[in-house]
Amino acid sequence: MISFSAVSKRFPDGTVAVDGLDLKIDAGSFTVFVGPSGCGKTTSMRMINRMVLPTAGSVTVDGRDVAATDAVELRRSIGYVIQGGGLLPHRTVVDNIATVPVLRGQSRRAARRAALDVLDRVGLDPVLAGRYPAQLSGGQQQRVGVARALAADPPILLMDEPFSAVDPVVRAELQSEMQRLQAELRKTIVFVTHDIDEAVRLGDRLAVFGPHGRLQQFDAPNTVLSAPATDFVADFVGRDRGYRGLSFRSADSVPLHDIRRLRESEIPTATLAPEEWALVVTGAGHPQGWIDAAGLESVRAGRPVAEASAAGGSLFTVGTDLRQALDAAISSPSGIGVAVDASGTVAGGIDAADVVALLAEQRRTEDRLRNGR
Ligand SMILES: Nc1ncnc2c1ncn2[C@@H]1O[C@H](COP(=O)(O)OP(=O)(O)OP(=O)(O)O)[C@@H](O)[C@H]1O
Repeated sequence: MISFSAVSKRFPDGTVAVDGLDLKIDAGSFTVFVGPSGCGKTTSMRMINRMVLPTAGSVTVDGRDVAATDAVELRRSIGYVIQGGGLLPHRTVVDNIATVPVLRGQSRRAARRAALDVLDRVGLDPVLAGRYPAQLSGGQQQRVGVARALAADPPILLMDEPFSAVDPVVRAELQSEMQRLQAELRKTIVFVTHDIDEAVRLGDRLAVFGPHGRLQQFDAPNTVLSAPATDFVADFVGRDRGYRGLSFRSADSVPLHDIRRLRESEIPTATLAPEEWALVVTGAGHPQGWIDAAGLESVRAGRPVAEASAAGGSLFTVGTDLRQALDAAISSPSGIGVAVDASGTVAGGIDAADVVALLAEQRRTEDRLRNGR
């Protein structure tokens, strides 16, 4: 466990970066320090691996006061990942990953072999092992940065805005990868970000920092969204917190409606009423796109199906949450969200009005439980 008690940090120029921080971080948890720029997240994180020493209070890791622990020894058990990966530019990927194990006395050969395993673990092709950092994409560099921190298998991982420099699509991939890795590794992770969406997606617990380095709230993401502790937190999580909160709600009882499905082979003889849409599916029943009567006509006139149909919106995978269900319904060109099972086969259609009705019903039940009725 990592514990902050009454921790403050005043820099020599008088800046108070952290003020009276009390926080207990459980072993094996994923804790996100989130808040706007300059509110002390990075300074707080760096007090865990002794890159910064507190001016008041104490930070302990597994009961040992960090200030009284040798920095080199301490950092053996704490991996550190920064934006861009922080890779050594003149070393290959495999040697970057093997650096710390070699410094600790592992043979270069054994360290390289282990590095290849870690590379695979973070979803990178082993053919990249011989490349230099400049020959990788931003997302790949970031994955190597994670691999390097994991190579020494530390129980604690500190990650400082690791995914901020990559584009949103790659960022979402890295976030999923991180979720998968954490489910497998169960490290104690402390992750700094200013992005509330990223925080909500990754964290088991969010520590929301505010002005003057003061902690505003330390709670599960769902609680931060549904019951912000201060006006500052309410403002920071934003007006769409209700929408974000949907990702914590079960969509198990959203009704699935029948939807009209067409295989490509059926298009030549199919008819659709005006305003009616059909979902074009593959032989395996996977969705391809929506088509209407005008689309059918144009296919019959020789246009490829892919061009004559409207690409579907996002998909709702049965068993996931209300946010996915609502996203699927409102992003679909036909107004009907496409639900698929785990294998990607169409399971039915979702109506946005049903999602909203289910949300209202869940809230009513919660209110009743709260009021003891
Ligand atoms: N070495 C230093 N000397 C003086 N002031 C510092 C030093 N390091 C950080 N600060 C100040 O301390 C405050 C907190 O900085 P910190 O980097 O911890 O914030 P942050 O929340 O991580 O912000 P960001 O996301 O922008 O990095 C800021 O006002 C910053 O300017």
